[in-house]
Amino acid sequence: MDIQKTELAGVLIITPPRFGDHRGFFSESWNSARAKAAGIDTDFVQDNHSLSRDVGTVRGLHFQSPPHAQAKLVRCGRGSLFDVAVDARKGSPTYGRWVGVELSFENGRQLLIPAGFLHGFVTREPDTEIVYKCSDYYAPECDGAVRFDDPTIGIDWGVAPEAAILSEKDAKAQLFADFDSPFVFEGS
Ligand SMILES: Cc1cn([C@H]2C[C@H](O)[C@@H](COP(=O)(O)OP(=O)(O)O[C@H]3O[C@H](C)C(=O)[C@H](O)[C@H]3O)O2)c(=O)[nH]c1=O
Repeated sequence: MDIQKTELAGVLIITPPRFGDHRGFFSESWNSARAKAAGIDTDFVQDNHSLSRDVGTVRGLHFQSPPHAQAKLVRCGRGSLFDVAVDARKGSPTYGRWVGVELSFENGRQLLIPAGFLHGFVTREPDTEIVYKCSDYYAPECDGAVRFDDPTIGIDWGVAPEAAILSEKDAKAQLFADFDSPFVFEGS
């Protein structure tokens, strides 16, 4: 399993090996023992799967506040997408900074996003499917969103904001400047 660090501590690009043959390939998309041996000690309890029909669909920037904050392990099951994590931990030296990674069925990459980060993505192909593991259960009362095109975060999505396909919730999400983050940096 290849693990690459990003500019945000704790946000990792994980690429499991694929075993190809004349039929196609096999890959262990998650193995907790191998992850623990690599220093990734996150227990996941819920798997999510969403389909976005059109190119330029944006979902995010989302979070669940404590006590149901979620770490996520994200991958692309079909098509391709640009996946983004934003550090939302008060006191973090990288507070408000973002990283983005192209995830696709072809590249098999996964993005590990710790709790305390906002998450969002934009699709690059039609009928793109995202599948991701979460370290806590869905808690709608803790669900929140920040504008994907927030000017202080400044994510380069590769799509004009006015052309983005959004949910009603995301279209009226709060600005980062107005966001009173529930997350606190704990020194790692
Ligand atoms: C997240 C979630 C949603 N739902 C229900 C609630 C709604 O009736 C429906 C669609 O929910 P929503 O519009 O919040 O889905 P997304 O816009 O894809 O949100 C997700 O996308 C971003 C990128 C994320 O990282 C989060 O997992 C999540 O916020 O699924 C559930 O039943 N369980 C769940 O865990």
